Amino acid sequence: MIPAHVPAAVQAPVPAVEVLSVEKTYPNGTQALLPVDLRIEEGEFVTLLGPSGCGKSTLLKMVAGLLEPTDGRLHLWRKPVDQLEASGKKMAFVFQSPTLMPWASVQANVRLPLDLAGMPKAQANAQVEEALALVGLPKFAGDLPRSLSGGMQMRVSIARGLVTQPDLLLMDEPFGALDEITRHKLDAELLDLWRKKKLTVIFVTHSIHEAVFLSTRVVMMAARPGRVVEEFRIDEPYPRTPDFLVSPQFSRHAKQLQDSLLRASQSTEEVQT
Ligand SMILES: Nc1ncnc2c1ncn2[C@@H]1O[C@H](COP(=O)(O)OP(=O)(O)OP(=O)(O)O)[C@@H](O)[C@H]1O
Repeated sequence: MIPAHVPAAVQAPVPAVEVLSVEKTYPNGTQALLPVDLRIEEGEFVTLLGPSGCGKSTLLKMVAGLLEPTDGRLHLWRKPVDQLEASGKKMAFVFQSPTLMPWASVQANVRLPLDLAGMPKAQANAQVEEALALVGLPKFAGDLPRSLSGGMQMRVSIARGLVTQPDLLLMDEPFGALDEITRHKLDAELLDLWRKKKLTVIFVTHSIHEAVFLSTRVVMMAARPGRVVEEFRIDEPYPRTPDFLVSPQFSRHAKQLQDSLLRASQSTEEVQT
């Protein structure tokens, strides 16, 4: 307990996310996650990396409140996940596939979370316009999703995430299905958004390069059962330009992560045998 006379400025900051001994066993008996502890400060860009089946999506869905932990506690801005509203904060989840309504315009797709929240249409449309401008699609509001490329559809999905003006953005391999050039472009755009909107981001990927390029911190996980095995700070300045991708610092971080991923994969195999 911090004494009342200590000024607010020197009190510890409130963490955006606290994962406290959270574990998950699915009803079929699969032990997806051993107890995980993780603290994420406001404004961090944290990436979950690890071999297939190590529980990255399971952990992300529990942070989102889409899945119940078997044990442990999850706090967002010091409130239980289902009471996030009480802290005045908001979260959004972006899935790997854009999951757009094919019959509805881009504008209607992006407006969906606001319609569901009962926001008046004029106010909602203004927020949609702002979100589409943020992802570089202001001219496509009236188009149907099928007339857009895969990268543009993903931008629409991100706009739908941003339209509620979230503080916490959870992204489950959002660019995994895109070609490499589009992926690099969207990675760079995402970093711009993160900085401009002062977001806290948790990002799941299989890509070491994406993890180094984007993150302030990388959390390495291993599988069967899923667990956190190592953490790495990527202490490199932003903005991270394409030059960063070919710098010695980038290679050093990538090598560290590659070695760690190898260790994580080997420990997975050892547990299996
Ligand atoms: N609904 C479910 N019921 C039973 N087991 C599940 C369920 N969802 C996931 N699992 C299992 O839990 C473990 C963790 O899965 P999860 O999808 O979280 O891993 P992941 O690291 O995100 O994998 P990937 O990188 O392949 O997407 C895996 O063994 C998976 O088969």
